[in-house]
Amino acid sequence: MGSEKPQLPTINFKGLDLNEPLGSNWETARTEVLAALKIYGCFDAVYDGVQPEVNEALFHSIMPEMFALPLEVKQTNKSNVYMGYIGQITDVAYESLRIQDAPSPESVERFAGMLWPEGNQKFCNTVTTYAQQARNLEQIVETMIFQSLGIEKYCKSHLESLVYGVRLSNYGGLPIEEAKVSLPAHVDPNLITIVRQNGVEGLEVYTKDGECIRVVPSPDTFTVMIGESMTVLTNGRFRAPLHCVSVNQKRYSALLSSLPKEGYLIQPLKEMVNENHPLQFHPFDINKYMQFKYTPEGLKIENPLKVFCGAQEQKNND
Ligand SMILES: O=C(O)CCC(=O)C(=O)O
Ligand SMILES: [Fe+2]
Repeated sequence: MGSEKPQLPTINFKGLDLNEPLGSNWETARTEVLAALKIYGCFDAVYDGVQPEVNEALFHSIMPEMFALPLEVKQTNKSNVYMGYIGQITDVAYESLRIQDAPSPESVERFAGMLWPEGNQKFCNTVTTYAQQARNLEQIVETMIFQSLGIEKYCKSHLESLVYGVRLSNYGGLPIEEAKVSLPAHVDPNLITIVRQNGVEGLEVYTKDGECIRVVPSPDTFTVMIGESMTVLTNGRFRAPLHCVSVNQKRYSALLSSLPKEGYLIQPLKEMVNENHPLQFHPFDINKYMQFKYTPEGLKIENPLKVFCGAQEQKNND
């Protein structure tokens, strides 16, 4: 017993339909989602909404092709704050590109046009389809959260205020003796992140008590993780988990992350604030927050969210 490795809860999303957000399977999953988010801020979703051929193209065709491009081509993926190319960090075998508004075919075509001036239809179709299919899972989870917290009436307008990015990452692998953390421990600033790791494990999530859970990938699971924007929106009901990637072999991952569209502020919904849950956060602009968080000074702060937008009373009676 005692020697068993800790694991994230696994929740079944097979057959759930965003257009019919009710029924016993939906409710069972929703209860499990809430419990998992309260404890871990994270869980593994068994989800069959991403077609196997999309998965195959993503990990075995378009990612190897994209990462094989010359560095100066990959570096054309520029954008504000941390949105674009990341890589070439001393001793860290990691590089990554980000496609903004990835469910939109036009947006993915613009991205692909910078990397392949002659176009790349397979890349565009794969990324767009993956983003749309993973977005469906994200929106099921968001809907469950809003239903459970009694704020369902805001769900539709909330979902309409979101934009979705896909980050494709390449962990190059280091010789075993040099094995080290490939992506240092951090919490995500967005609302929800869906991580797809293809066969090769590496993602590690820390519990509140600092216990490390190594996420084991399986062909039909997606790791769903809360980010700091969701902590703010729910006035601290869910903690964004600290996580890192530690891997000593070749590994790809594909992340879908939801964040507010430009110009939208995130703030605790008024129903989330009461005597037992005093206001914990002031409204915040995620772009300004990222500019703050990813400066050398911001990176040294232990709880940048609290420093950036924490309200006076930091009490949580959950
Ligand atoms: O590659 C992964 O599994 C996770 C990467 C990650 O946490 C991030 O890019 O924020
Ligand atoms: Fe992350």
